[in-house]
This record gives sequence, structure tokens and C-alpha cells, in this order.
Amino acid sequence: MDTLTTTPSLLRFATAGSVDDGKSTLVGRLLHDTKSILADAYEAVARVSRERGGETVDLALLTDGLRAEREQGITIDVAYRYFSTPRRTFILADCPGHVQYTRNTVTGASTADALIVLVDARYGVVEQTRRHLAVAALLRVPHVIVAVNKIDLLDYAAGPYRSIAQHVQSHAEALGLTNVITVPVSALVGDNVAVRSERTPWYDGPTVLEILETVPSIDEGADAIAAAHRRGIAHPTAADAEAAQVGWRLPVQLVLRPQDAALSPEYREYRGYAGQVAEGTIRVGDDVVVQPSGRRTTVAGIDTATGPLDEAHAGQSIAIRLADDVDVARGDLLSSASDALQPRRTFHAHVAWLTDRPLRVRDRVLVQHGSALVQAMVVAIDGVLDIALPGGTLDASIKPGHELLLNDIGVVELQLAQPLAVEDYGRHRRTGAFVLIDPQDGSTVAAGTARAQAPGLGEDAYLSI
Ligand SMILES: Nc1nc2c(ncn2[C@@H]2O[C@H](COP(=O)(O)OP(=O)(O)OP(=O)(O)O)[C@@H](O)[C@H]2O)c(=O)[nH]1
Repeated sequence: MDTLTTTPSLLRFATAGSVDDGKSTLVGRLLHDTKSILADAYEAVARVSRERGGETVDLALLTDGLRAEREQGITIDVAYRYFSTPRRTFILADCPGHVQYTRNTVTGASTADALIVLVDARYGVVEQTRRHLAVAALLRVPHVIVAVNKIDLLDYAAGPYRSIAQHVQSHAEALGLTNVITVPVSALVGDNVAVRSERTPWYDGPTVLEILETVPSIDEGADAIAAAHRRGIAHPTAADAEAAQVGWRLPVQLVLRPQDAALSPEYREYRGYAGQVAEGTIRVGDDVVVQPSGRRTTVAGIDTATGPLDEAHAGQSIAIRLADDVDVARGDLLSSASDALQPRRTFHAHVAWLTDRPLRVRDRVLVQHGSALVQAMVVAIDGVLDIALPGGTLDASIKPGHELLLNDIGVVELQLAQPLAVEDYGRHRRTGAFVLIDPQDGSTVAAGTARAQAPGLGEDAYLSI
């Protein structure tokens, strides 16, 4: 059986871990071993490490230098850095671990193809690990790498690593995560980060970098693979992944309507709808439904900065022309008619609550969904997740609760002032995700994923209009 093969290109990933698990050191190690840092930056870090009496070069200084800028009160939660190897280019969402950790992990992981969760080999799975894995499950991050770090401090013993790996896998399974790979690493010494270690002869799996270099990204079909997994297919073929694929979605970010009289008459009549393809493949000739109006038409053409295309895939920025003169505005969503969007007024969702003020029933929030912003009210708090998973699964571990506190993950029901095309996140990762905004001060207070069915509420609780 042919498993799905693709040509790796851009991969977005994020790191998560408790304070001092070694995130900065791991990132520094990756940058160093992939020769992504300049020699003088390395020299400066080596000098400071020596001055501090260290025996090894403290690679965390590479990333922490950048953090210092962030901590001067500038509200950047996550910094993005780029690096590449001959096999692939990476965008790393570097999330500081100490303050409002869940918030940063949620921000970083929400667009990530892969999440690296660090675990200190001396302590194994701790509450923070459970929380990060729950966030990965909630956001359905396509690939999760659990780096069991600081194995040098355990003299590279196989036993402790194996029991942590087993613990991670059973917890991941309870969360419904089928895509977790564990790797024994020492970020400080460099074992199994980018280079296979001779000190771990008992481990014959890939290095962290090998995993990052080879897993498919969302744009390359990781969403399709995840969809096939959800249908119980462990090793999907290209055909399985294609069959599990759903229709395409294009949120309209800009209406292109040049009206400059100096332009040629042909161009003056141009009307295109620009945006990034959120999901699926759009082809010229496809039937289209415009939301929220519900008008139908067909795709007359696909334009890009480098010329027209016959088809465009998830992740590509395009402008499409429509066959009929239908009314389309910024914030509208275009979708394939064969799997059209359904606007809804109420829906259930998992939310990660990210602020000190508790969330309660009847609270008013703004729902930001793509480029649309709509007022909403919390009509029910269905429950709060106990991250120790006493119920054995994520859904069975939602306990009754009447409020969400900072870093809680809960299930809520929201009622919208206007219908929005919010979809089941299990099927549509992009159009199923949203953020909640405080209407008073405009701050982001939660990240959410819409659920087709609320846990424990039975069949009737499907997303309803
Ligand atoms: N022995 C050993 N020490 C390590 C390893 N990785 C990191 N450390 C040390 O652990 C400490 C914390 O590492 P950091 O990389 O700063 O941890 P962090 O997770 O980025 O911490 P925050 O940014 O504060 O969240 C530092 O003293 C590192 O030198 C490792 O593999 N082995």
C-alpha cells in the first residue's frame, strides 16, 4: 500500500513546555545545528557562557536575547523566526513559557503544522504537559513531538525515557491524539535534536529535526490525513486522504475593484475577491455559494500576483473572479457548493479561557471568525475539562461547572447577534476556529473550536441555526 507522499516545503511549528524545561535551549540548538545563526552571534553567546562559568555554551541565550526585547512591555506574545535546511523552510512560533503560558501556546499552536512539547526527563509528565497536550488535541495540531529533554542528567538511561514515553502515549490516546511521537533529547548537549546520538543506542527513531523535515504540512494535505485518521484510517493512502477531503473555503479579505479612469476599459471592469484559500482546492468552473447571502454562481477565473491559475490550494493567496455579478463584501465566505457553509446563530464550542476575569453565563463577547466580527452572548457553560482526564477520554472528563477561570478549557454555548458560518472544527480546521474578544477593551480573551456535538449532551446538541 502506498502511503501518502508529498514534497516537503514550508512547515510551521511551535514549542511548548513548563518554565525551564529547555524550550529556548532546544530552539537555540536547532538554529545552531542547522547553521541558522551567524558565527558572531554564536561567539557572543559562547563568551557570555564562559564568563558565567558554564562548561557548555548556553544556547538559550540566543533566543532569550530576543525575548528581552519583548519583555519591555511590548505586547508581542509570540515571535516568529524563520530558518531553513536543504530539505525545508521553517517558521517557528516562539512562545515564552512563563507568563500566561496557555495563552501563548494556544496562539502559537493555532496555526502550527507541528507542536513540540518539552518534558523534563527528571519529572516526566506534569500538569503543564497534560494541558499542552489537551490544547494540541483541542486545536487538532496535525503532528505532536514530545521531546523528553535533559536525558544527559539521567545518564542516558533507557528506562526512565521508556516509562515517560509510555505515559505520554497513554495520555495522548485518552485525548484522541493519534499523532504523537516521543524523542529522547538533550537540547544542551545536542543529542537527537538535529544529530542522532551515540549515547542513546537503545533509541532507533528519528531526531526532532528529521521529524520536522519530513512530516506533511497542512498545506500539503496534513488536514486531509488528519481527516482520514478521524475516520479510523491509521495509515491513509493518497486516495483515502482525498476521499476524506471536504469542500474548499475562501474568506474574502479584500474586494478588488479598480476604478481608475486611466486604466484600460477591460481592467476597469475587473472585480476580484482576494483572500487566502483556507481549505481545499478551488478550480475554475466550480460552483460557489456566497455566505451570508447564500447566492450561487461559478468560479470564472483565479488570479495571482504571478498570473492566472486553473486551480488553487489551501494556503495560496489568490483573487477569484465570479461568473455572475453577485454582491460580495469583505468578511464574506465563499465555499464550494458541493459542501456549502451553513450560517448559524448558536453553537457549542471548546474554548481555552485566557484571561484573569472569569467567564460566566450571560457574559457578552465578540466572536472574531476569519475577518468577520460579531456580538455574542454566552448562553450556557456546559462544563470544564479536568486535565487529569479522570474519565479516561477528553469528552468523559468534562465536569459540570458554572464559570471558566484563567487557563481553563471548557465547553460553552454561544448565541450570535448575526449568523456566522462557523463549522465543526473536526471537519474544517480553519472555519471551525475563532477567538473571543472583550467588547470593553478589545483584548483577546479566548480561543475556541466549534463542536458538531457537545460532550454529554447527546445527539440533539448539534450545531443549530
Ligand atoms: N543538563 C541539561 N540542561 C538543560 C538542557 N536543556 C536545557 N537545560 C538547562 O535548563 C535551563 C532552562 O533552559 P531554558 O532553555 O532557558 O528553558 P525554557 O523552557 O526556555 O525556559 P523559559 O524560557 O523560562 O520558559 C537552563 O539552565 C538550560 O541550560 C539539557 O538538555 N540538559
